[in-house]
Amino acid sequence: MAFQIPSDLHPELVPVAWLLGTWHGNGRGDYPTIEAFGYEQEVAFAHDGRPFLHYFSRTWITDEAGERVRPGALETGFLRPSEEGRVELVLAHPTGYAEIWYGEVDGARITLATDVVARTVTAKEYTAGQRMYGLVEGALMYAHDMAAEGQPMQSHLWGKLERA
Ligand code: HEM
Repeated sequence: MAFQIPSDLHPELVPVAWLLGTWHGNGRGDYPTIEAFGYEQEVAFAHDGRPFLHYFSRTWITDEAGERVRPGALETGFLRPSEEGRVELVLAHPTGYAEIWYGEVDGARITLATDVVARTVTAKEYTAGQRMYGLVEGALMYAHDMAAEGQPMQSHLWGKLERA
């Protein structure tokens, strides 16, 4: 069934309504300081009538057969449309980061960059991120670059999610 905009959606969320719902899929990750890996992912974007989306993502590291090996990264936060075509994102991670992102919405595509990354004293050195989300033939595709552990901004993750 085609996705329909909920009747109680706040008007400010219409430009990002294509994110709404639960998504499931797989991704790959890499970085110069670690071994490449595969993961399974579940993502949910929800609304309650107010002008923000609640975002929740959880992952499982997978083996070569695609079987879950262990729980992976989790993150949760709030996507807040601001002025025309712009969004703010507040994100928290169990690995000790709290982030403020700003982004632009261009049709079914959002590009985001961190403004501020705060980290706890025991967290690894991660200092900045860039993300792109896009709807491509009904699938939610994304790429996530980061600067961490003394490395320049570069790819850490890319994934493809289908509506669950
Ligand atoms: C789909 C989500 C993600 C998955 C599956 C994932 C997976 C991994 C894996 C398997 C490693 C290797 C070492 C380890 O297990 O700790 C790693 C390292 C790392 N990841 Fe991620 N990650 C994800 C998202 C993120 C996000 C959102 C951030 C930043 C907020 C991040 C920052 C890092 C950092 C800083 C390292 C350490 C690199 C190093 O030790 O040199 N990751 N990630």
